[in-house]
Amino acid sequence: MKFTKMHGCGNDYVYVDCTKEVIPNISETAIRVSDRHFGIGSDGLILIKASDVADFEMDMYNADGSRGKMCGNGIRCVAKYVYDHGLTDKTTITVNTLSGIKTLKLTVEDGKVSKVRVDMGEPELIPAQVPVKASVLGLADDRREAIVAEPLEIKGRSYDITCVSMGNPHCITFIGEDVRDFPLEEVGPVFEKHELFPERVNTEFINVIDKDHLRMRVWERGSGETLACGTGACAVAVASYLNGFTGRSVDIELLGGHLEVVYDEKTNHVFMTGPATEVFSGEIDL
Ligand SMILES: N[C@H](CCC[C@H](N)C(=O)O)C(=O)O
Repeated sequence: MKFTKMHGCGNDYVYVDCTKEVIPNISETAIRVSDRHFGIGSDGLILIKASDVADFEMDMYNADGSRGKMCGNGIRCVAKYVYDHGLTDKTTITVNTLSGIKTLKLTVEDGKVSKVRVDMGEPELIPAQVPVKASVLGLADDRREAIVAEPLEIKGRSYDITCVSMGNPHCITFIGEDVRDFPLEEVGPVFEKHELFPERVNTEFINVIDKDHLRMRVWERGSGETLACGTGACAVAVASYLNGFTGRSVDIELLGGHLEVVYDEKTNHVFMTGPATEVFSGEIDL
């Protein structure tokens, strides 16, 4: 199998051009290639496919083989791949995902994509649509209001959580201590598998630096800690605005880099701008 290794702010995936390759047993292949000792090493596997409803299709799998419905860092790299490798010469493209069709604007420097702005669409706040089982928090399961700053006890500590879907489920909590010192590997898995989240959850731990800047670490569903999470950064920007901690435009500092996110008032869409990097290409016998 021919592949290309790419990352968005250090959130790295193995990309396969499925307009040319066919992948057997995709979930097992995702597990195999993601292994950082016995495989290529990545946060997961992303297939780039032709589409009859958009310019291209992105099909994304986490490192544990579970299928993701959307990937913000991944879709920026898909855009870079298709332009840099000559599959398109358009600088505005559409990519179909399991969470709908996304529109991307490419910044080209010296003939290659350096930055991508993604229209991530509208956040979903109705608990049952995230999905979140609100009754676990003592709220009505058919609640339609967003879950914002509700207390949840994890390993003896109470966290105020806000729940947002960007096509995939996110639980956001703002904490006082520096997230870079936070025991993420102990606490992340407890959130991920909590009964509150029937489809598991991606969890973001946030410091508010000021009204325009946030610092973030993330424990991803199906991949563990990653250096960045694009859908997570978008969910965080919405959560931070809903909690009154920031305005609608924020710079988010992640372990692997920065993402600019705007939660647009007029369209209620979230726009994310960030880099996309190609590291190397290779071939692996499956
Ligand atoms: N782990 C996520 C998919 C990858 C999201 C993340 N890497 C991003 O950049 O959005 C999920 O299962 O919902």
